[in-house]
Amino acid sequence: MIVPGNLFILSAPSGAGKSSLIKALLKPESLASARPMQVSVSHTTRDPRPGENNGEHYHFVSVEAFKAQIANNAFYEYAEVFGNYYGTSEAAIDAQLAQGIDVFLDIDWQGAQQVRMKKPSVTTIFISPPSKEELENRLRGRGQDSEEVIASRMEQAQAECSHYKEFDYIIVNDDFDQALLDLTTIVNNQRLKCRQQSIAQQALFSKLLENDHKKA
Ligand SMILES: Nc1nc2c(ncn2[C@@H]2O[C@H](COP(=O)(O)OP(=O)(O)O)[C@@H](O)[C@H]2O)c(=O)[nH]1
Ligand SMILES: Nc1ncnc2c1ncn2[C@@H]1O[C@H](COP(=O)(O)OP(=O)(O)O)[C@@H](O)[C@H]1O
Repeated sequence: MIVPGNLFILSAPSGAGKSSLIKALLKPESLASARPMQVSVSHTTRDPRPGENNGEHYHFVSVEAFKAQIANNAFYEYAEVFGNYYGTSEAAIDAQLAQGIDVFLDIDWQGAQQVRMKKPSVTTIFISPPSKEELENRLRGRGQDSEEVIASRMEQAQAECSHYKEFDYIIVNDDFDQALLDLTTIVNNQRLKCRQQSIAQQALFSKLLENDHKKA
């Protein structure tokens, strides 16, 4: 029997480092690589950035196509972020979890609220930058957004951060290696919890005790 995968959410203000952390977590040499893992590829109506590929970083779609998917109830969750739509395909997530794959959703706080309602067992993680100044440095250092976009993201960062208490875990991404270790520990801890539950469900201990009784 396949044990279903675990679902994780990572939320953060834009530029805090969540894509970098997920990428490092999914590397074959990562300390979390004992189980298959995938990051969910969202649908978005925003334009691709240089170097972003359709189907790999996002499924880039028109507003009309996105709205048609909303009408078809195709999204596990969706939200409007920075004036664009973003959403997670329900069918894709369900298929991955059913195959025993751990799935990571890189979504905003609005999406996290929707997923929590549907799947209370989800593990939610908030990635915080060490400071406002450092967040701005990282957004600028990434070199992919205009000054106007950076200003709007800094404004939105405040709103995103105000929801940090809704998350199971908070990681401050100051030293990258420490943040990655924290993330890896959370992921492996959740897997251990699931294994413990399945041991309890199979009532292994009561079977062992039964045998002891028979011997006595
Ligand atoms: N609710 C929701 N948010 C998403 C989804 N995909 C991405 N986001 C969020 O949208 C925001 C902007 O993402 P993006 O345009 O890639 O910018 P970046 O976070 O600066 O790289 C981030 O907070 C993402 O976590 C999704 O499927 N659903
Ligand atoms: N701990 C860190 N220290 C310094 N720079 C970092 C750290 N984590 C990420 N970065 C850099 O910050 C920028 C934004 O990171 P990214 O992963 O794209 O953020 P997000 O996905 O949250 O928008 C990238 O240039 C990345 O290399």
